[in-house]
Amino acid sequence: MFRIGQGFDVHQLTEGRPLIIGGITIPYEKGLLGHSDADVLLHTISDACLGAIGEGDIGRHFPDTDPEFKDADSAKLMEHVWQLVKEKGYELVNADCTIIAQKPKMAPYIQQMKERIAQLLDADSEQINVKATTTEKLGFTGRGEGIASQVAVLLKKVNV
Ligand SMILES: Nc1ccn([C@@H]2O[C@H](COP(=O)(O)O)[C@@H](O)[C@H]2O)c(=O)n1
Ligand SMILES: C[C@@]1(CO)OP(=O)(O)OP(=O)(O)OC[C@H]1O
Repeated sequence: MFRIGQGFDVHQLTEGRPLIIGGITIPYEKGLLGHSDADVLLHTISDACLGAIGEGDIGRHFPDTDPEFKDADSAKLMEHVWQLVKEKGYELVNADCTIIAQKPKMAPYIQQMKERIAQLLDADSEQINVKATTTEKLGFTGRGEGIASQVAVLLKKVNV
C-alpha cells in the first residue's frame, strides 16, 4: 500500500540569523526567522510525511507557543516525525523537494542536503530530489523577503 503526502512552508528572511536549509548551514547575509531554527525545507518534508500518514502538521506536533521548541533543531523534529512514520509501518519510496528562493544560489549545497535528508529518513540519497527555483524577482520570494518550499513524498507499507 502506498500513501502520498505534500507540504508547503514559508519563512521570512531576516538579518542576524543563520540560514539553515535541508539541515545544511548556507553562508548568507540573512537567515530564516522562526520559533525553531526555521529550516523551511525540513519543515516541509516533515509536513509532507505527516500528511502521508494522516497525522496533521508540525504545528500540531510541535506548537510554536511551546518553549520546548524555541530554537529547536528541525532535524530533531523531523526525526520524531519519521519515527511516527516507521511506527505506522511505512518506508520512503521517494521525496521530491523544491526550494523557492531568489538568493542565495542553492546549487552548491544540494548534494549535501540530499545526503542529510536521506540520513534522517533512513533512505539513500538517490531517493531524495532537491531542486531550487527563483520566482524571477516576482512576489515575496522574488524580493528576497522570504524563502518557501514545496515537497511531495511517497511512502510504501513495509512488507512483514
Ligand atoms: N536559489 C536558487 C534558485 C535557482 N537555482 C538554480 O538556478 C536554476 C535557474 O533558476 P530559475 O529560477 O531561473 O529557473 C534552477 O534550475 C536551479 O538549478 C539555485 O541554485 N538556487
Ligand atoms: C517548528 C515550529 C515549532 O518550533 O516553529 P517555527 O520554526 O515557527 O516553524 P513553522 O513552520 O512556522 O511551524 C511549526 C512550528 O510549530
